Parts: sequence; structure tokens; C-alpha cells
Amino acid sequence: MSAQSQKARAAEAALEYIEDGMIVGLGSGSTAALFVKALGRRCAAGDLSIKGIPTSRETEQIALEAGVPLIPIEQADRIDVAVDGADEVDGGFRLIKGGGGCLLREKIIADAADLMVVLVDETKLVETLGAFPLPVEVDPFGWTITAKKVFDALRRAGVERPLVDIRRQGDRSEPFITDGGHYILDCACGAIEDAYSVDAELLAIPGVVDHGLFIDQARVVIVGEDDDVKVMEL
Ligand SMILES: O=C(CO)[C@H](O)[C@H](O)COP(=O)(O)O
Repeated sequence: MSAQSQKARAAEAALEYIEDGMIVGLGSGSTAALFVKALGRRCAAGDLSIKGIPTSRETEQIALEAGVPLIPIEQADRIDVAVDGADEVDGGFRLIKGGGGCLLREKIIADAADLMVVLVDETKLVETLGAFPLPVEVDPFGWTITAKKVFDALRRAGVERPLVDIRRQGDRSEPFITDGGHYILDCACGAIEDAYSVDAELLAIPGVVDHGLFIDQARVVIVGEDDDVKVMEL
């Protein structure tokens, strides 16, 4: 069976965590999109009344088309549950996110939520984070200087040979620009043995807005399998 149907199974299972009246953070990426569409079907059927806050313009569009009622984030002082995908998940529920370039808004919403539920297919489960390049969101001003500092920071945090590359789009001549107007540096680390050091080192660089390591945020991980779903709670 395909990763796509595993993702769909995880997305359906996440509805168990949604109750009437909740404010729901809507993640980004293909798995989160399946959840948003499933949520839209429940709302349209009148089974659920919730308010969603999207983590990206793309998710906002998907939610509007699916019929999920949305509110601006400024109207919420808290969020009940954030449901999102991930690029990697380790055994301590640490994540790499940001493959779609939405990591900052995803992190703001996950951090504001009482509960973060992560949806993945089996391929996303890893023993050690880092095979997926770590996205680091940076201000465009001085990004080449910031990129050198990111390289040095990763070395200090124990990554032996990091490769830091600006993400590009279209014909690859222009940098990819996030919804917040930032650039993304994709950092091939191989393995991240000490996520806490990487977090602290990267956040100490002035040009770094945030990075795709989510530590101590996910409390529930739902893994779509071929014939079932595995729900893991911390
Ligand atoms: O962090 C993300 C976007 O910034 C996504 O959640 C992550 O890239 C997983 O995407 P997908 O569900 O398509 O595999």
C-alpha cells in the first residue's frame, strides 16, 4: 500500500482528537491537507463545529475549499489542538518539519496549542533525526553571512560535515520565499545527535528566524500503516 493511503488513514484517525467548539491549528503539507479535507467533510455534514487557524496560505486555500470555518490567529489567545505532518519523527517525538517551507507558522501554532498531534506515514519514523535536511528560516538581509554562521553553529552542535544550501524555486534561479517573506536554508546534517544543542546554537544567530526542529512539542503521533493506524501518546 502507498504512503498516500497511510497518510489518509492517519488523517482520519486524528479526527478523534477534535471536539465541538475547539480552535484547531491546521498544519501544512500533504498529510495535513488530508486531515483538513476530512475535517471539512465533518463540518459540512454538521457533525462538528470548530474554528480553524491555518499555518500557511496553501492550507488556508484548502480549508476554504473544504468548508472549514477559519478565524484569524489574532482572534485566538489560545489554540486547543494543532494537527500537522512531519518530515521525520524520532522515538522521543522530536520532529524535523519545514519540508514545505511553513515551519515558522507551524511552530507558532504548535507552541500556542494545548496539544500537538502529528500525522505521518511509516517512512517518517527514524531512530536518529537528520537524514532529512533541516530547514532553517532566515531573514533575507545578510543571508550569506547567516549561512556561514549556521554552518559554524551546526559544527559546534556536533554535526561533523553540514551542507548548507539556500532553497530555490521555479527554475531554481530565485530563492524560495516563505509566507512570512523569509528564505530557507536546507542543512544536510546526516545525523543530529543532540537536537537541544542544535536548537540553542541556531537560535543564537541574529539572522535565523527559526528552524525545523520541533522538540518537546508533539504529544501524540499517529502513524498510518497499511491496514491500521498506530496512535502513540507521550
Ligand atoms: O512541515 C511541513 C511543511 O512545512 C510538512 O508537515 C512536512 O513537510 C510533511 O509533509 P507531507 O505531509 O507532505 O509529507
